[in-house]
Amino acid sequence: MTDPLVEIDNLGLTIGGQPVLRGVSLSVATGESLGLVGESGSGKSMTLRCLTRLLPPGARATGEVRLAGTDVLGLRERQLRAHRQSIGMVFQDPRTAINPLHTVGSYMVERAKDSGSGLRDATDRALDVLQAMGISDPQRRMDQYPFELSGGLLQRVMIASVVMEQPRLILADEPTTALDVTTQAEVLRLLDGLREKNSAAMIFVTHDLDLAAAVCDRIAVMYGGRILEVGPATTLPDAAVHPYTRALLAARPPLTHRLETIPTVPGVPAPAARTGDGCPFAARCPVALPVCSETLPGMETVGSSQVRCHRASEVQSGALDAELPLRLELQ
Ligand SMILES: Nc1ncnc2c1ncn2[C@@H]1O[C@H](COP(=O)(O)OP(=O)(O)OP(=O)(O)O)[C@@H](O)[C@H]1O
Repeated sequence: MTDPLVEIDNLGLTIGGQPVLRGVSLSVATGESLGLVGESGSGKSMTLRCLTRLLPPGARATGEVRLAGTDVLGLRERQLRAHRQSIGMVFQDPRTAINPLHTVGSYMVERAKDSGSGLRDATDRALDVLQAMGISDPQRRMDQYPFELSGGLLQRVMIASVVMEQPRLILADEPTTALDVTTQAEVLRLLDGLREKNSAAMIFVTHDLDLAAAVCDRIAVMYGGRILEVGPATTLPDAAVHPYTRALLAARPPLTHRLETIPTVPGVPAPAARTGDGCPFAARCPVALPVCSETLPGMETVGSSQVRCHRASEVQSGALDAELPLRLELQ
């Protein structure tokens, strides 16, 4: 990999003394997009928050987090504002991130001015970037208030305002979950296009492995506060090795059949606070060995993935395909 922009090494996080992240290591290259995938509570959002140091009260992070070489966990309070300004953040619900009392235009122009533009230049840049986000008649939209825009349109405005500041890193936390499926794909395509044009890196948090595969270069799969597998988006959906990744893939609803119930990964997600030194997925894993609840092996390269699993080479050989199908088995 060329030129890592983000380097996370052995990151641990506790909140009120309870473990939330354990030994998270990840890197993202300049211009690369990484999908961070996992069930609710697995620690995806907290991993992003460690990059911005926007952590809840009582949080304590250990390990290393670097952005372009800067030691993020070591930054002093007064250095944090400049650090956060170099990161663009897109959240799930755009209405929580924009002041409802100001027009879209004044919000956009203020943000452009924050990054050093004069009023005239800021207005021109806002209009350009709104157009690039597929918003027709941007001048009319600039004069409107947030409540006058649909959720999809407002999320495009938010993404436009983030891209306008030309951050080197974009953190997108389920940016399209609140939108309908066709709008989701369109908004993500535009976000990724603008990201690529600006050579920015992105970490895209989602529950949806297929969506991550469609948008990102690589995918990291998280469970119980740990990264269990990382692989290229082009190969992971067909060559996943970790039993948890396989369970996520097998729980995808098929396009060709109507089902009575929505498929799920059997069992209940394990929060990091309740898993010990073993594999956090061991209690739900159909091929777990006794050793799996005791120790989690380090990352090793198996096929096209990097994976932490005692049974990785057997999975890769196909010996466990019956227990770990990649697709839902339909009768
Ligand atoms: N403010 C908080 N105080 C204490 N614990 C928290 C707080 N926010 C999150 N946690 C805990 O941290 C763990 C990881 O949460 P996180 O929000 O990172 O998960 P996630 O994978 O992003 O889930 P989701 O997809 O539901 O957003 C959870 O077990 C949660 O209970």
